[in-house]
Amino acid sequence: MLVGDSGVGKTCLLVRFKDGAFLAGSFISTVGIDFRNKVLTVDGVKVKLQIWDTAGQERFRSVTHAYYRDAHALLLLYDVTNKASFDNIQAWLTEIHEYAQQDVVLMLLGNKVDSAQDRVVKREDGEKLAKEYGVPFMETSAKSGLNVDLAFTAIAKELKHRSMKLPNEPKFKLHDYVKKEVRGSGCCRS
Ligand SMILES: Nc1nc2c(ncn2[C@@H]2O[C@H](COP(=O)(O)OP(=O)(O)OP(=O)(O)O)[C@@H](O)[C@H]2O)c(=O)[nH]1
Repeated sequence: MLVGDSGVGKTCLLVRFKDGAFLAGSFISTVGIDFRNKVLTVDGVKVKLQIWDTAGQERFRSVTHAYYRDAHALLLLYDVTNKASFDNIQAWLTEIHEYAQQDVVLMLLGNKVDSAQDRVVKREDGEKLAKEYGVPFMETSAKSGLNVDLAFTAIAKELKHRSMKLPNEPKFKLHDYVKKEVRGSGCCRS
């Protein structure tokens, strides 16, 4: 499930991952909740991800709360060009704590890093916050595609690992896996 303030790029991130495209042009806010499926092959095993895209707008909050309970993983996004969306991360974490399963897989993503000139949230600030909460962190761009596949693949790997629990399989470490992240603005492959 994708969560975070309105406009941080949740729908665009999902469309980039699903269709490999960027939704340029006018911004159409998600109403309530929507979902898309994508099948990935992870270490030779097919994993079907059902990805729920939530509305970031406050007025839909009661709708989205109902979906947290069934979520196996949450991608929590902020927009590196929007300080308020970063400042609201703590409130989102409180909400997640209240409504999601205790063992939900959680990842923090700072999106829109292609807009280097408009950046107001430093990479180090994202890293610091993620470390404070023990959450894996990456910077992404739905516009350029930077780290988008990596973020979803990391989630798929973790979920596959948890659901199969093969006795001889080495433990999958999400924190280590996200170190494959490509750093930089990644501008612009749309
Ligand atoms: N430069 C840049 N713009 C982006 C990126 N991702 C999204 N956008 C733009 O940000 C705006 C909002 O994107 P959405 O994906 O609709 O945002 P959302 O988080 O789904 O918003 P809600 O549905 O209201 O919760 C759109 O105008 C996008 O084109 C990105 O990685 N880089």
